[in-house]
Amino acid sequence: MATPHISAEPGDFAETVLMPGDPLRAKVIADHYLEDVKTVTDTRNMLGFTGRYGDTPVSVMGSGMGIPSMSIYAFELYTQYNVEKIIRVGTCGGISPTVKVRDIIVAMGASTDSSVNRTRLAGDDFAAIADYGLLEATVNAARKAGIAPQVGNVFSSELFYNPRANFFDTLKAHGILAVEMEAAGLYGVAAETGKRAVSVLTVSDHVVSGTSTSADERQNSFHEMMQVALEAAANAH
Ligand SMILES: O=P(O)(O)O[C@H]1O[C@H](CO)[C@@H](O)[C@H]1O
Ligand SMILES: O=c1cc[nH]c(=O)[nH]1
Repeated sequence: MATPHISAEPGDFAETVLMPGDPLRAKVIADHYLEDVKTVTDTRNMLGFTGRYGDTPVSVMGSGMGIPSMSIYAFELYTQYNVEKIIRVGTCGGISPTVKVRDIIVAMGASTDSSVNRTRLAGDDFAAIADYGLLEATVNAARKAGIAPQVGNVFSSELFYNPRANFFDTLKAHGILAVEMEAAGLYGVAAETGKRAVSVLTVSDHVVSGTSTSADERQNSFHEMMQVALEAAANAH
């Protein structure tokens, strides 16, 4: 029962799927943390794996970049593969002065310039929010690991290279912690399908202060976030 974008069979995915934008980060997570791993999909090289994290079955699959790509994969996972929970494990650009490179952010809400959620609500505003139980499990997992996560509002941007004048100043003035490109879409799909989602993000660069990390680090070195997400997957009810 493959979908147009996922070549897996029914039952191939666990109830919880971790989703980084980068399919190679999905492979890093599977290689480092899962046992009895099998590759369940590789259509378009959007790699997906299922294995065990301790006693907990967990899948991990790339979402691609941007709300349209994430929305396709999340919708198919929720509606065709009985996936109940998606934990996005992404990178983001810090905006708030309270946020530093390598900090972990849990996106309680996600503002956006995308129209996808307004389309769902026929033009009305939609508060794109995380599932509370997953948010709590994620924050608890971080604190248990000695990490103080920043919890708040992020901005899911349609454009990585945004030409809007004073874009980051406006977001900063509204208490937005960081910018990324998928959370508001994921939360909209979860709401539409009656499923659950949260986004855990590592600050890969700071768009105001200009500090950054390399592409290699973005792919391989965000292990704190990966462990927090896996512990949340194991402990969320
Ligand atoms: O590292 P990922 O999860 O891809 O997330 C961020 O990185 C990409 C842009 O470089 C966008 O997808 C953005 O949301
Ligand atoms: O979307 C993103 C991700 C990381 N850093 C950014 O500036 N934007």
